[in-house]
Order: sequence, then structure tokens, then C-alpha cells
Amino acid sequence: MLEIQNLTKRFGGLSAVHDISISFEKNKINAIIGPNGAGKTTFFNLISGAIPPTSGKIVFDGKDVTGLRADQVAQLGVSRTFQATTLFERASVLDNLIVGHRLRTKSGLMDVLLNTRRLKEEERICRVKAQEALDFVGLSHVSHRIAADISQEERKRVAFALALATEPKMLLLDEPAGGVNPEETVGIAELIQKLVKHGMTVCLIEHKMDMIMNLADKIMVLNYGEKIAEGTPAQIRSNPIVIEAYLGSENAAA
Ligand SMILES: Nc1ncnc2c1ncn2[C@@H]1O[C@H](COP(=O)(O)OP(=O)(O)OP(=O)(O)O)[C@@H](O)[C@H]1O
Repeated sequence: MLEIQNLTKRFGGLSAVHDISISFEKNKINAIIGPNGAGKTTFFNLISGAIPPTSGKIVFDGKDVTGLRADQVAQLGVSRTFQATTLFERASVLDNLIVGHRLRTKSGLMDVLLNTRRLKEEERICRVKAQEALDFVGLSHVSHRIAADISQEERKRVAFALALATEPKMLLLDEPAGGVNPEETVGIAELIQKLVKHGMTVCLIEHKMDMIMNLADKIMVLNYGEKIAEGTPAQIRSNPIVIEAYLGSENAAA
């Protein structure tokens, strides 16, 4: 599904991502872990087209997407959530979703000015899709609440619903369980499994090791921009290089 070949991103003298090659299989949950500053976010920025690589190649679903812009990559089926979910705080959850969907649909300025039939039809479809996305992530009950009033866990679910607007094949989730309590983390993990059940491929960055170890099919470990390991949770847990660099001897003992 996603093939990364010798991907490098340099910022001045610093290689934030250095010569990474890896492949992520379709319909699986892939996790990227590593200490702060290891290059995880930069890696996501490269895959999603937010920044161009210095060198290397990114092939998504058989197409070379290296150097494409974020909107072009999104069009091909890669969608993304961010560590912080930015919402229109005074608007309802449903309206946030409708705006999110509208931004991704096709009417041009002339349609808006002329208020065409196509525009009206798109608006209707957006409302239906927004409602469907909220149902999918388990938020129909808060659809009319003001965004400012919902919990951190609900915000995370809204981020998922927004990312689903483009009907992606692959979802990049940046700390999907960041700032949510352990019970809610289980719920977020279940939602990720549901996405995969519905045919999506997931790639996530997460610091919550219990969640990752229970959820991921494959883990890539970054350290100082380099891939130091990849494998199943069991392989990663017992990898001496990972233990040394990242997990620490306490985790190994556990
Ligand atoms: N635009 C930029 N310009 C210069 N340096 C950058 C830029 N973006 C990231 N870096 C540097 O690249 C390195 C990797 O950063 P990155 O944010 O990708 O790490 P991370 O693993 O996502 O960290 P965290 O877990 O803290 O989010 C860091 O040293 C960071 O300071």
C-alpha cells in the first residue's frame, strides 16, 4: 500500500528523517514510535505531501507520489489527523463536520454566486455524509453540542470523522489517544480497529506503548531520524537495539 524508499529530509545540517525504507501493507495497523524529536512528525509530513523530501521515493497504492502537494496526495486517498484538533469552537460538532466536508467538495466560485442546483445537491450530500461520519465514530449523540463543550476524547473522534470526509484509503493518525484517559484509550483503539475492518489502512504515531503493543500489526522505531527497527510488537519488545535506545530495561523486564 505504501512503499518508502531511502527517504531523507534535511533541515540545514540536521537529518530529521534519514534514509528510511519501509513498506506498510494494505488493511493493517502500522505504528511509528520513537523518542521526542526522532522524526515521526516529519515522516508523516513527508508522506502526506506537507513538505517535499530531500531525497528518496514514496509510492502509494502503486503510484509515485514523491513531491506531490498535500491536496494531490489527499485526492489519491491519504488523509491525516493532527496532534491537536482545531475546530470552530462556537459551532456545533455537526457544523464543523459539514464545513470540513464542504472544503473538500467541488463547487467553484461561480456555483456559489449563482447558487446552482449542483451546489444545493452538494450541500445536501455533505450534511448526510457528515452525519454518517459522526455515526461511524460514535458521536451522533453530541452532534448538536458546541465544539468547545466536548471532551478531549470526543475531539479526537471528531478528528477521525473529519479525516474520513475524503473517503481515504489510508489514514495517518498523529497521537490519536494523546491526552485521553486509559478507559477512553481502549475506545479509541476499538475505533481504529473498526476503520481497518471497513477496509482502511492505518499508520499512527503514538506514545502510549500498551495501546501500540496491543493494536499494531507492524511497528517502526525511529531514533535520531533513522529507522532502528521494524517488526511485530513481540519482535520490537524483545529487540535489544530498541530496548537500549528507547524502551529501557524496565519495559524489557515487564
Ligand atoms: N521545519 C523544521 N525546521 C528545522 N528543524 C525541524 C523542522 N521540523 C522538525 N525539525 C527537527 O527535526 C527533528 C525531528 O522532529 P519531529 O518533529 O519530526 O520529531 P518527532 O519524533 O515527531 O517528535 P515529537 O514526538 O516531539 O513530536 C527535530 O530535531 C526537530 O527539531
